[in-house]
Amino acid sequence: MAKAAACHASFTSFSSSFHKFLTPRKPIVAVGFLLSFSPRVHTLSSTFPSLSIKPKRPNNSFQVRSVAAPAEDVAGFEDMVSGTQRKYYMLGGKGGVGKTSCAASLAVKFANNGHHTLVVSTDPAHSLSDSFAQDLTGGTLVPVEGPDFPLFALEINPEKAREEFRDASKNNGGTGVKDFMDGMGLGILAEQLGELKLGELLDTPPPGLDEAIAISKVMQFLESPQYSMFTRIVFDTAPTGHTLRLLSLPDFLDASIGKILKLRQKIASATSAIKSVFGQEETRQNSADKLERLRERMVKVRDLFRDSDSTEFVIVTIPTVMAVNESSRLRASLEKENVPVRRLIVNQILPPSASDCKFCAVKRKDQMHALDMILNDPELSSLKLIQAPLVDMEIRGVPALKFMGDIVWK
Ligand SMILES: Nc1ncnc2c1ncn2[C@@H]1O[C@H](COP(=O)(O)OP(=O)(O)OP(=O)(O)O)[C@@H](O)[C@H]1O
Repeated sequence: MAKAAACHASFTSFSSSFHKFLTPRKPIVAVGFLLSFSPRVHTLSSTFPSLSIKPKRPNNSFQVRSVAAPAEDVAGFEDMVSGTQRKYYMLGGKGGVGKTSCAASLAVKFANNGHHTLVVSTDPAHSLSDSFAQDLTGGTLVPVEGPDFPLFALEINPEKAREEFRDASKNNGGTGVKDFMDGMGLGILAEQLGELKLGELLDTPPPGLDEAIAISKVMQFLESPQYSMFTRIVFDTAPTGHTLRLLSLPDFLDASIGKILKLRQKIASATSAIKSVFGQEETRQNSADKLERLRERMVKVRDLFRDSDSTEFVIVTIPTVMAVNESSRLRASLEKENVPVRRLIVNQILPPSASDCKFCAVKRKDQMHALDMILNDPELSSLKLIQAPLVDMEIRGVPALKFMGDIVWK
């Protein structure tokens, strides 16, 4: 009791001392934004009591009344679900904002609406298994139990992807070849290798490569007739920084692989005699082909990201100044790269409440400021805003994801 009082006292002094700096000077437009929500109450724990590990509390005080979107078509889900041609949805944003929960709930909703759906994690720190509360690890397509229609999940192993690039590159002019050339006393060519700094480049693969390879692997899967039934593919991507690097990656790889292959040709002609002794020609040819295939796949990934008929990047954010600023930068970069973006999910919005909880009031005001920023942000204000409430417990398992999907994807 004493502890609680102390906590309250310190919170009060924090909020009163600092809130004047945090409160926006101009009127908060976002009030209207919040009030436009339906007053309907959504409580995950009361919908699925079996999921709940609720502490015993009087008067249901633990429950958060969510601010669910109105019944009308807010996210434009009708548009997302219609048609049987294959569509890709990539969900991305700042770390921890709820990308996985939103991606998994969208995948469940697609599957429950009759689409054969695949949800893929390209985030090196996978959390699909945690989100679905099922073991989906292993780098292969794993069926998800629960939805009405087939839903498969795939978590790509980033380490393997990195190895693939390193092996292919090394055999084509990276440090392995340099050592070999040095050993053979072919100083001039070895020097050229040094100037190009290829060894350095190839031993530390460029950031974003894991994700690019992960996406290209999915595309490989999907090219085979065996997987032609998938009509919706949802990607849970890595946090913003990775996504941005991924977008510039194909050009970077195009240039560096081009250099490697050129150099390989030079080395091949200079060392043909040695090669015939050591019998390395076949290995080199194989890895050159492998590298060339990798380059082609990266170009396909680049094209997929920019194909507005089949692909959409959905930005997920939360109503905080930092997350909104990062989302704005992400949207600007995506726009620059011609990646289609139409929707912005603002996740974890606190519901209005009749109680006089001071913490909630301050927090809500803070969120309104962030929502106001979105409405006035030149990059974000034109997007379709999807509001996702903060629900009263962690979203885990298909029933909880269905619950979230029914609120968010309308
Ligand atoms: N609307 C919500 N209400 C309540 N909890 C939520 C909500 N959205 C997400 N969460 C919870 O927040 C945590 C982080 O969510 P999630 O894993 O989806 O985020 P993420 O952006 O994918 O994270 P990372 O960047 O680490 O991959 C999880 O415990 C999830 O259950």
